[in-house]
Amino acid sequence: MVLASGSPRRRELLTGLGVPFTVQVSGEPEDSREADPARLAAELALLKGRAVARMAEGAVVIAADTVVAAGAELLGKPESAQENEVFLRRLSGRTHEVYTGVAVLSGDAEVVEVARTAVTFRTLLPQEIAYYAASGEGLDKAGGYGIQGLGMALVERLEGEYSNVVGFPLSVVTRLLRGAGVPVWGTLGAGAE
Ligand SMILES: Cc1cn([C@H]2C[C@H](O)[C@@H](COP(=O)(O)OP(=O)(O)OP(=O)(O)O)O2)c(=O)[nH]c1=O
Repeated sequence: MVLASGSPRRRELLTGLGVPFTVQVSGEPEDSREADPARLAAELALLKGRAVARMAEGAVVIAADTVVAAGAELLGKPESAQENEVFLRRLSGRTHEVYTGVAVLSGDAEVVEVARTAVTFRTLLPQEIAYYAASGEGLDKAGGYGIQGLGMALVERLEGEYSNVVGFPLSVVTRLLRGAGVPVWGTLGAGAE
C-alpha cells in the first residue's frame, strides 16, 4: 500500500486507520485546465495516483487533492502573508466549499471520489486577519488556513465531513480502500457498507 502524498496530515490520518503503508511522491507537477472544483479535485488526485502507480508496480496506491472554492474563485496555497490576508478577507463572514478528491489505484482498476464540505467563517476583524496570516500556519495549505490548528478559531460552522477539510475524507478513504481489498482498522468491513 502506497500513499502518494507528501502531506503530513494525510500520513497521520492513514496511520490512524491501521493500514501499513509507505510514502512515495512523484514530484511531477500536476496540471489541469478543469474549472469545476469537484472535477478538478478528482482529476488532480488521479494524476498524482497514476504518476506514483507507474513507479510502484503491483501496489495499491492512494492519492488525494484538496481544492478550496470561494464562489467561482479557486484559492490555492498563499505564497506570502500578504496573499494569505487577501484569502482571509475573501473568506471572512461567508461560506466556501472544500473538495477533496481521493483516488485509489490497484492494478488496472482506478476509482476516484470527491467529498464536499461547506465551511462558514465568522466575520473577522482586520487585526485577526493580520495576526493569523503572520502566524504562517496557512501558507502550505489550500485556502490559506488549517482547520486542525489555530484556523479552527476562524470557523463558525461546518456542513460535511471535518477530515475532508484537513485533506483526507476518512469515510471515502475507508470505503475505497476496503473496495481495493485493503483491511482498514484490521477489517474489510463485510456487511458494513
Ligand atoms: C483548508 C485546509 C487545507 N489543508 C491542506 C490539506 C492539503 O495538504 C493542502 C492542499 O494541498 P494538496 O495539493 O491537496 O496536497 P499537498 O500539496 O499538501 O500534498 P500532496 O500533493 O503531496 O498530496 O491543504 C489543511 O491541512 N487544513 C485545512 O483546513
